[in-house]
Amino acid sequence: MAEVVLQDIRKAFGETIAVDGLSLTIRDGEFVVLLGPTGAGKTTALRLIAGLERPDGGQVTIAGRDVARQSPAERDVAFVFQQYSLYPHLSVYDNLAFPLRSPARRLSNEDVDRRVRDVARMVQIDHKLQNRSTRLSGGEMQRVAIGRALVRRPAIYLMDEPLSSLDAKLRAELRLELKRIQNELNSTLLYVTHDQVEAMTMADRIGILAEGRLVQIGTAREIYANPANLHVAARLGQPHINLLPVDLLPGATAPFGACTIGARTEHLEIATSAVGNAEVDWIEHLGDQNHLHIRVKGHKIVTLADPYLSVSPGDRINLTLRQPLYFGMDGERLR
Ligand SMILES: Nc1ncnc2c1ncn2[C@@H]1O[C@H](COP(=O)(O)OP(=O)(O)OP(=O)(O)O)[C@@H](O)[C@H]1O
Repeated sequence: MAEVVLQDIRKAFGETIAVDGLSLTIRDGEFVVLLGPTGAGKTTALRLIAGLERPDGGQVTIAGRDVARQSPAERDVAFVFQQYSLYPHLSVYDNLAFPLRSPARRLSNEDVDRRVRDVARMVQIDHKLQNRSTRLSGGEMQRVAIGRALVRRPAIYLMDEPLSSLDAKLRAELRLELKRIQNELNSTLLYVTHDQVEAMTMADRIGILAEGRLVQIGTAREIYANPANLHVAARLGQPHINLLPVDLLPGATAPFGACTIGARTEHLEIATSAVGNAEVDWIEHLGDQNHLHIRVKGHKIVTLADPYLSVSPGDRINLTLRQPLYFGMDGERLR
C-alpha cells in the first residue's frame, strides 16, 4: 500500500471544467471518501489517478513516483466501478483468480488458490465459488467485483460508488464489511459517493468536492460540526441543516457580518408554550426517527423530534437557538 498525492490537478472536457486545481493526499493505509453531488468531478478524479484520463495540469504521485508517463497497468491501482463488470463466461473462482494469473505476476497455482479463497471468505462469497458469475444476485456480483480488486495488493484501491446499485439493506451490510476489510488489510482506499451515510460510516477523512474543487477535508465529526461554508453544511446531516435569517429566532447573538444562521436539531431548543413563537406543522414518521416540521413567520424548519415531546400539528411551541452556526454574505462560515 502507498501514499497517493494529487497536486493542483486540472482536467477540462471542452468547456466543462471537471477537476479544477484539486490537491489531496491520501495517506498510506487511509480510507478517504470524496463526497459531492452529481457532476462534481468525483469519477474524473479517480480516472486521473488510474491513468484512464490525462490531466491538463498538475501532478499525481503514487508511493513517491510521478506517474504521468505510466500506463494504467503500470500504476498499480485496482478500480471498482459502479456497475459490476465481471467476466460472464467465467465462474466466481476464475473471476477472482483472473487478476492473479497474468504471466508477469508469476504466482504458483497454490498461491493463487490461497489468495482467491481468502478473499472469497472476506467478501462472503466462498460458498458460490463454482457458480457462473451470471447466476448471482446483484449483491453477490458486486461482492465478486470488490473481491476481484482485493485479491491484488495494489498501491491504492479506487472505488466509484460500488454500492449504489444495491438495495438499502445490502448497501448497509457491505458498507460495514468494506470498512472491516480495509482495516484488516490496512489498505489505502479512495472511494467516491454522493451518499453522506456511506461517507460518514466508512471514511477516516471525508473530502467535500464541489464543481471540481476540494472545499473541505476532515473527519466526519469535524466536517459535520465545523463546516467551512454553506455548501459543506448542507451536505452532511439528516434532516438537512436549517438555513435561516439571523433575526428570526431568539437565544443567540450573531457576530458582525452574519447573514445566515445554520441550525441543526442540536442547535434548537423546543418548549411547549401556548404563546410560543412557532407552530408545529406536521410530524413525519420515518420509523427509526421522526422529523418535526415547524413554521416560524413563514419559514419552515425541520428537526429530529424528541420522542418524549408530546406535540401535535397546530400546537404552539417556543423555539430558541443554542450555539448555532453563522455564515457571512459569501456563504463562508463566521463561527
Ligand atoms: N468524457 C467526458 N466528456 C465530456 N464531459 C465529461 C466527460 N467526463 C465527465 N464529463 C463532465 O465533467 C463533469 C464531472 O463529471 P464526473 O463524472 O467526474 O462527475 P461525478 O462527480 O463523478 O458525477 P456522478 O456522481 O454523476 O458520477 C461533468 O460535468 C461531466 O458532464
